[in-house]
This record gives sequence, structure tokens and C-alpha cells, in this order.
Amino acid sequence: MTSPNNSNKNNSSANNETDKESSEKQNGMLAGIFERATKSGLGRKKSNPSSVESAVAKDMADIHSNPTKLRLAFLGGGSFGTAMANLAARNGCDTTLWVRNKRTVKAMAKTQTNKKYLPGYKLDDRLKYSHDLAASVKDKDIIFIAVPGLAFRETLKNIAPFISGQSIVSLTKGMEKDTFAMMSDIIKEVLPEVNFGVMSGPNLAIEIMKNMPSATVIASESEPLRHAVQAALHSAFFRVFASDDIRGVELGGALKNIYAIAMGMAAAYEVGENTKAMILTRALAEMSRFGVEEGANPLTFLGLSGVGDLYATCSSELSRNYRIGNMLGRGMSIDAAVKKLGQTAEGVNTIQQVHEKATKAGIYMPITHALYAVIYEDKAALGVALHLMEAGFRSDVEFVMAHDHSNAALTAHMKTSGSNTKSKDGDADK
Ligand SMILES: NC(=O)C1=CN([C@@H]2O[C@H](COP(=O)(O)OP(=O)(O)OC[C@H]3O[C@@H](n4cnc5c(N)ncnc54)[C@H](O)[C@@H]3O)[C@@H](O)[C@H]2O)C=CC1
Ligand SMILES: O=C(CO)COP(=O)(O)O
Repeated sequence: MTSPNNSNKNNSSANNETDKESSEKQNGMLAGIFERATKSGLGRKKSNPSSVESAVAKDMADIHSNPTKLRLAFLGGGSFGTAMANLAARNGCDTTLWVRNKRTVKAMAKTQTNKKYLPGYKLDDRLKYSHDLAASVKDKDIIFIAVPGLAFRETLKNIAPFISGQSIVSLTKGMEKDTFAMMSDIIKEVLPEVNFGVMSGPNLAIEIMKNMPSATVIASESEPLRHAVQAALHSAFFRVFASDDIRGVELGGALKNIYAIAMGMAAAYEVGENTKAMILTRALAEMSRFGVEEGANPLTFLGLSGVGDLYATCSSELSRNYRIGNMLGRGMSIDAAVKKLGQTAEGVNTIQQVHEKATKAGIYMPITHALYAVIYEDKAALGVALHLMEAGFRSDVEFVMAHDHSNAALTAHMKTSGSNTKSKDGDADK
């Protein structure tokens, strides 16, 4: 006879075995993901840094101990370029904000405000303004680029003749039209020798101008560059965290725009808090699933550039993407909403790029596909939302418990009993 103690012992040893097996299974899954992430070449330190990188790294290390020595250029005089340039100037860095329009530059220098994008916010006295691109980028340590994604390649090509060792940091949260290139891909194509990074996080420009405590992430393979960006921008109101997962950080910033549009639309339909939480969390699942396929580390999506930015943009009317979604939810056409906004909303293009890429690559992105169907295929939002709710059974966090493909049997059963579990493109739940 087995005593209760023995039985506990047996149970606990059986449980231990099961725990061990399941933890081994999880470790195996994560090891596979990390291997793919590192194989992509992103998020890895170069074993042989180029001579340019070594030279810059040496300077950066010196500069780290004295950030005011840094010479910086910010390209793009919209709300974000201006807000970031202002932070750097306030920290005492020698900072030039390049704006393409000569008249705007004159007005900004005279009024020390950005009347169009950040009206009413006084900029630091030490911030310099220029419309001369060559003069703005020459002899700088770091060039920050804050133009919309659709203008990123053109901007890089324009500065290429004047690059001689400067580092480049993308602040842009978009994707190139049709090529699906991220900003880091474009930097590597146009300026293959350059030392670079991407910066992304929950950074609504107006809140930064109001000195509301905020934080962001600089991702780069170059540690000196990461430190230099931290030194340039860090203040009592703004913290800069570091990462070496370039792909994960920039995908977080780009993908969250899709879900900010979805959430703005949901708000127009006055959905409840449970619904908002479901959208936000399933959005995070989509983002990390897509990220892993693109070589990112899924854990990056748990950081500021992932869930942090997703939360900020999905819950604030300060987000232009959220506002676009809200206008769509109130019955406006996409063209009318974009025109009314009059500012950059990267998500409008990103939905199209990600929908196409995920469809081709067979990545399960139901919210993105649903949003695409509403915006670009004129499907009724309510019908699409109901359809989403009918999708087959899935696991919650698929890096903890892999999606159970025995669902296929269940899906088949539901189909024969009349339920429609088909995804938009006709496949059964993948
Ligand atoms: N505003 C924000 O809170 C944040 C924005 N970002 C990202 O920063 C990037 C820029 O956004 P915002 O400054 O907010 O946009 P914005 O709409 O406020 O301004 C865009 C600026 O880019 C300029 N521009 C457009 N095409 C150009 C071209 N071909 N050459 C040079 N300049 C050009 C415009 O004249 C304007 O000054 C976007 O990718 C955005 O997602 C990132 C974090 C926060
Ligand atoms: O990226 C942002 C905040 O982190 C800004 O979001 P919007 O581009 O939607 O305004």
C-alpha cells in the first residue's frame, strides 16, 4: 500500500519529470528561435569591426565621458525630429536641426518654436537650424534621421557624398513601400560602411516637450554608439535603454502602428476594456510572431520598443495612427482621414506591406489581415470583427506552449457542423 507521503512523493517525482520534459521542450523551442535570430546577422556584434567603426568607436568612448562634446545633426523638422533635437541641445550637445524648407528654417530660428508640428513649445536657445544638408551633416559624430519612412532612402542618398565616419541613427518607425525594407536595411544598402543604430520606444513627441518622464531604446551592434546616444539624450525626464536586437526594436516601432489604427477604430465603436485588452495582447502575439520570422528575438517585444510603444500608441489620441483609426471607425474614408490628419501616420503604409508579406510568407496575422480587409477591401468592420472572434482555437503565448495543430481536426469538425472558422484568405486556422 502506498502511504499518502509516498503517493505525494510519487506524484511529485512524476510532476518533476513532466516539468523537466516541458522545460526541456521550451528551452529547445527558445534555442531554435535564438539561433534563427542570430543567424540573421542582426543583433550580433561584428567580430571584425570595419576600420570606420573602430575609429568612430574610439571617439565615441571619449565622448561618452563628456556628452557636451558631441556634434549632432537631426534630419527632419517634424514633431519627432524637433523634440529629439531639442533634448540633445538642452543637454548641451552641439545640435543642428535640418529642415528642408528654407522659410520654415528662418521662422524656427526667429521664433524658437516649431509652429506647424509643436505649436506653443519653446525650443532650447542653443538649438541651431539649417536647410543646408551638406553643412548640417559634415563634421558631425551622429546623424539622427527623423523623416517619414517613404523619404528615408532619398534622404540617405542625399547625405551619402558627405559621409566620412559619422554614425547614423534612424528614428523612423516605418517600412519602405513595396520593398518591405526596414530603415536598417536601407542604411546597409546605401551606406554599407557606416556605423548605425535605430532608436524606438513609447515617445509621443508632445509628452516629451512637456517634460513628462519617458524612455526609449537605442539598438546597435556598436556599444560605443549605444553609449553615445544614451549620453546625448539621457536626462531627468528621458531615459535611454540599450539593446543589440536591431530588427526587434525597429519592428516593434513599425508594427505597433498597425494596432494603434485598430485600437482607434475599436474606440470609435466604444468597445469595452476586455476587448481592448484582447486586441492589445493578441497584437503583441502577432508582432512577436512576425518578428521571429524576420530574425528578431521575441523577448525584445516585451521591452519598451515592443509592449511599451504598443501601449502608448494604442491608448492615446496623441497618436496619429490611433486618430486615423478613430476617423475610419467614424465612417471616414482612408484618403479623407489621411488628408485631415496632415501629418505622418506610418501605419497606413505598414498595414499594406505587412499584409502582403505575411500572406506570401504564410505568417498568421489575423488582426492585420482583418484591418486590411476593412480599409482596403471595403469590408464591413463589424462582420470582419465577428469573423475574427470565430477563428479556431489557439494557444495563448506560443513561445510557452506551441500552437496545437490538432486544432485542424477541431476546425474540420466545426466546419461540418456549420461554423465558419475560415480565415480571410480561405485557409483553415493555421
Ligand atoms: N511624432 C512622434 O511622436 C514620433 C514619431 N516617430 C517617427 O518619426 C518619423 C517622423 O515622424 P514625425 O516627425 O512625427 O512626422 P511629422 O509628420 O511630424 O513630420 C515629418 C517631417 O518630415 C519632413 N519630410 C517629409 N518628407 C521629406 C523629405 N522627402 N525630405 C525631407 N524631409 C521630409 C516633413 O517636412 C516634416 O517636417 C516617423 O517615422 C514617425 O513614426 C517616432 C517616435 C515618435
Ligand atoms: O511612435 C509614436 C509614439 O511612440 C508616435 O505615434 P504616431 O506616429 O501614431 O503619432
